[in-house]
Amino acid sequence: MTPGIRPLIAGNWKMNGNARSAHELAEALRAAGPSLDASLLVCPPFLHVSLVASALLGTSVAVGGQDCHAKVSGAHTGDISAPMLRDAGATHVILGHSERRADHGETSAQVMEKAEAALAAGLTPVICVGETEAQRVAGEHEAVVGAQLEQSIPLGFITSGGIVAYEPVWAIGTGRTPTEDDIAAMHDFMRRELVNSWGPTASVTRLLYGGSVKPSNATAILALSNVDGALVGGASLVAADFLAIARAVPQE
Ligand SMILES: O=C[C@H](O)COP(=O)(O)O
Repeated sequence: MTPGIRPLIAGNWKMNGNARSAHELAEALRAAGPSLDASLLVCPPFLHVSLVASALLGTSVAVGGQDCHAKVSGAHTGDISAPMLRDAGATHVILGHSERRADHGETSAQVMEKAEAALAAGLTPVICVGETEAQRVAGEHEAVVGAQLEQSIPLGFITSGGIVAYEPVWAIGTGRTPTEDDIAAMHDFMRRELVNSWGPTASVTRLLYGGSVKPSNATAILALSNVDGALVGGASLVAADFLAIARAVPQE
C-alpha cells in the first residue's frame, strides 16, 4: 500500500447475477462498510446499477458501471452514456477492462475518450491496463502497460482522483497470479511512469491490482508496495469473500 492512500476494494460483477442476487449482495455489504479500513466499490451489470445504488444509498459503499460510451447521447444502440450511469446512482466506471478490449476491440484511444466522458459526467474512471501472457513471456509487460497508460489516460484524470487497475490478462479468472515481486515491480513501474508524466499529484493516484484476488492471497498482495487496493472479479460475487478481502487490507 501507499502511505496516505485509503485502500479501495472494488468488485466487478461482470455479466453475472439477476435482480434478486444483486439486491442480496448489496444488502450483505450494507452493514459492513463502516467497520472496514478500506473503501468499497461494486460494479454490477448496467441493468442492476440503479437497484444496487438504491440498496446502498446512505452507506459508504460506492457503485460503478463496467463501461460507458464516449458520447453523451444519440444513436448508439445498446450503449450507455456516462451521464446515464451518474443518473442511475453510479459514482465510478470501469474502463478499458481487457474483456472489453478483447470482446469489443476497444483501443486505448477509445478508452481515453470514454474516460473524458466519464470525468465530464462527474464519474471517477477506473482505467484497466495489463499484458497478455505472451507479452509477459516476451518481457514486453512494462512496454505494453507503459503504452496503455500513456494512451488511455486523459488530461484531468489524475487531478480528479482517477484510479488505475493493473490486471495481467492471464491472471483474470484463472487462479494464477504473478509473483509478489512481479506485482510490486509493475506497481512501482506504474507509479514512476505516472509521476513522470503527470507530476507529484500522481504519487497519490490509487493503483489497484486485479487478477485472481481471493481471501487466501489478499493479505500478501495488499501489503505490497504501491498496491492501493484490488479489483476483484469472481470473489466479489460472494459477500463473505469480498469482505474477507477488504479485511485483509493492512492497518496503516
Ligand atoms: O475486473 C476484475 C478482474 O477481471 C479480475 O477477475 P478475477 O478476480 O475473477 O480474476
